[in-house]
Amino acid sequence: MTTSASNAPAAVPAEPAATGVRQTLLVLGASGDLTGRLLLPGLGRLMATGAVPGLRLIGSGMDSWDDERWRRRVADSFETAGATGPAESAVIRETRYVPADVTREEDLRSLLSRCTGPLVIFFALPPLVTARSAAALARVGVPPGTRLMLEKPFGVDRISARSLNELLATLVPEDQVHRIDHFLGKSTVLNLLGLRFANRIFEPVLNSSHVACVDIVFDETLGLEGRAGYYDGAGALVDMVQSHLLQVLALLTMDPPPTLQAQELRGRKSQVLRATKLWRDDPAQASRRARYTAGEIDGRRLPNYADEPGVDPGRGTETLAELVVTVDTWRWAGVPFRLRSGKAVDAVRKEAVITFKQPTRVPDGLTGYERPDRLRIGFGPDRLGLDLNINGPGDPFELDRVKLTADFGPGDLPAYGEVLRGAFDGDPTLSVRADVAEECWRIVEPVLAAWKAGTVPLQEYQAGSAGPADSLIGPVLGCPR
Ligand SMILES: O=C1O[C@H](COP(=O)(O)O)[C@@H](O)[C@H](O)[C@H]1O
Repeated sequence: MTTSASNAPAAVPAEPAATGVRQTLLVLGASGDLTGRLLLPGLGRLMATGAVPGLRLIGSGMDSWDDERWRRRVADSFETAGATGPAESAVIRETRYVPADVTREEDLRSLLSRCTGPLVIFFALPPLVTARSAAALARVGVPPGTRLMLEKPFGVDRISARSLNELLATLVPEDQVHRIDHFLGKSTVLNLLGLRFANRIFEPVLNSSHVACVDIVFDETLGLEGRAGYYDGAGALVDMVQSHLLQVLALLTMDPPPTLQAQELRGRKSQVLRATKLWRDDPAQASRRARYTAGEIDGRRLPNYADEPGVDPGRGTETLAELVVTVDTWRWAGVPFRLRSGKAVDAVRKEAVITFKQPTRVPDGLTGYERPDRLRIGFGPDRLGLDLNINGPGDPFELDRVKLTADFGPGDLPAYGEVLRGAFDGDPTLSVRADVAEECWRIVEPVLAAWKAGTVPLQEYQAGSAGPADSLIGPVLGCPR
């Protein structure tokens, strides 16, 4: 096998799956939670579409599993995903598990010697292990054309993200690095592109002349779900806001790209993230954090977060984070964007809500005006909604509120399947570019520092409640309720 450990990797185009060449997916961290929960089901569904014919799969991890144990994991995940066709069965039959310490050069060398054909390496590892593994890999070198997939969080802060970017740049060209944000593979998130750029009616009003405020919310009824090992170190801000919700913000606020090619789309996203700042440049006014106490949701009893197995109560990890930012561009300056995500709240709420300004004048005689119109973009269930004021039934001069709603099913591929397809096709459009990964840390860093310094108190909310009282966005920020 030819490998390259030079400092300036040549841009070798990845072999797309369509050519029929058998690709290899090497999973580092194969015995971990992420591989079983998200990567393998996504892979199974992708395989079921026929997109990766003849895939060779190799799993590697610190656990001393044997092939049989690994095959069972792959088979179970594929079955859960409804991926039970001949191509998937062939993968299960042929796949191998190699116990290895992927931060050691000799282990990586031995792993690479088992890989044939175009190669995708998936780092399903915690950020610090990813960094050490990538450093070892940089010394070993990878075959030309290799694509690297890296899970979030990408680094643990801006400096570590930059070092990792610099390291990766010595291994493969930027277009072969797929920093994963699975929200970019969600059909409803991608629907922002069609909604904004394939209709005439929305784009002209998506700016500070017409929009009062925007809420991007991802609230879940799920609690920790046994993920303390990862989540207690991350918290809601890093787990959801620094990553996924900032990507949604970028897609919602970017200027129309001339094409959806990787360079154009990612360039547009980068522009708006560079212009994104904390509200009033003040982390204390622009952020809020809270964590759940014991409570009940849909008949399920949840313990106090601090008493969950594996949690370090002294760490003060938040399970709900709220951030208000502005996007200081001609189009958006002055509009508050609230990004919020909470676990163990009373109801699932996954949507971006655009609240428009009041009409310049509601004519005298038209009574009952209460609230401005709103556009709601649901991220699960997949839904679009418009809340409007109309002359409904009854008094013809009295306003009524009407909600127009369109529900549509999710895309055929789960988000992980979609981002994997990008890597197998050698198309980085849906992955996070190096500068964007650093920019997202730049935005949240002052908040993390303020929280560490205790400037923003850690509030509490009961599991199964709506979260802490009051919101950071409201009349104060010119955002009508
Ligand atoms: O990445 C993550 O996302 C999930 C929410 O995304 P979904 O696609 O499962 O709806 C979140 O629950 C998890 O904490 C976070 O790590």
